[in-house]
Amino acid sequence: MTIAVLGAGAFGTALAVALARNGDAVGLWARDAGHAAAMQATRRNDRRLPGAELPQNVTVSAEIADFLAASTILLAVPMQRLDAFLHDHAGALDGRMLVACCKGIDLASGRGPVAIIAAACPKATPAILTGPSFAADIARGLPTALTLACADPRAGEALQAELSTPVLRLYRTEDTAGAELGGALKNVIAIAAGVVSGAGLGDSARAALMTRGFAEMSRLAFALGARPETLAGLSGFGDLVLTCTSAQSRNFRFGQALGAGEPFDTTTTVEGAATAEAASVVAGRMAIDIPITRMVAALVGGHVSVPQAVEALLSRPLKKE
Ligand SMILES: NC(=O)C1=CN([C@@H]2O[C@H](COP(=O)(O)OP(=O)(O)OC[C@H]3O[C@@H](n4cnc5c(N)ncnc54)[C@H](OP(=O)(O)O)[C@@H]3O)[C@@H](O)[C@H]2O)C=CC1
Ligand SMILES: O=C(CO)COP(=O)(O)O
Repeated sequence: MTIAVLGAGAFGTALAVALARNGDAVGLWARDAGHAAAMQATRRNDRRLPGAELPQNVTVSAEIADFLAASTILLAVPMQRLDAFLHDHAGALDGRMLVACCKGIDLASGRGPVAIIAAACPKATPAILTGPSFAADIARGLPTALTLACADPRAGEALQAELSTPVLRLYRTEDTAGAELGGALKNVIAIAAGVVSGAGLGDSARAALMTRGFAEMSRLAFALGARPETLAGLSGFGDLVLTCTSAQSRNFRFGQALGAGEPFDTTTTVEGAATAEAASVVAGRMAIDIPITRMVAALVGGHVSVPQAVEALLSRPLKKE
């Protein structure tokens, strides 16, 4: 086995399916032994990715020890769980090629996935796989392009070759900060775009929101060392467009429910919610203005109503674009 995917949510499962179609033997770790056994037996993940069939060369287990022969390990656990997960398993994971497949900023530390990996597993080679893709599309074998970011160029080239498939095209960069910040911050703007949609403010308002959202994503990301071309690429602009315009996105749907004053299933993974708060703290320390993100954090925290948030954004001083 050369590849293991740790985390059998929608995305981890979809990646395991796609990589197995390349002919590789792929390991898929689920934290719940009963869930792992059911997937191994039924060749399906009805809990997280209904409708996708696991190829025979995917082995599912709840024992990380079963996958330690893998040379490349994909980490597909939610962002706010990554730090604890790595600390629990650092003995097994340090020194390996670890590819984060999550999007967000850790609320406790203000770090992105690559820095979280580097701190927990200092001998590992960290990378991140991110960009515009819905798990269901990847599992169906629809064409998809993602960004693979790794600071070590040789490791990045090897990962690009190993993790690309005929329909899953990876573009390479060494700019890990740009890749992870684009993926993290676009989820926040997608919540805001959902609010605009749910509150019935119109498509013109959504286009304005996405554009000003991209401006503030870029402002914060550049201050944190990201490169402009990465923000303009798949992991930034590309994923912003996808997530702000599709009802397949959980962040967008969560925002729609907020905007319409409707309930939303609290067990759904909505990475932008915690990241709005984490990004607001980071930007506040650096005196960087990210008004949409701060408003999303205030809305999610229940500190403002939707009409108050809209009024606050519309009454900001007029300025140069
Ligand atoms: N879904 C998508 O289309 C895409 C998702 N992503 C990113 O992938 C990451 C994972 O999302 P996704 O797979 O969709 O999430 P899901 O909601 O589908 O699944 C979450 C997964 O995380 C597991 N999990 C929850 N808590 C812990 C924990 N404490 N330790 C270890 N595992 C835990 C869950 O296990 P259990 O089932 O037992 O609860 C489940 O396997 C996110 O950062 C997301 O932004 C990126 C691109 C596309
Ligand atoms: O990151 C994604 C698309 O690239 C998935 O979006 P959601 O997490 O909002 O569903």
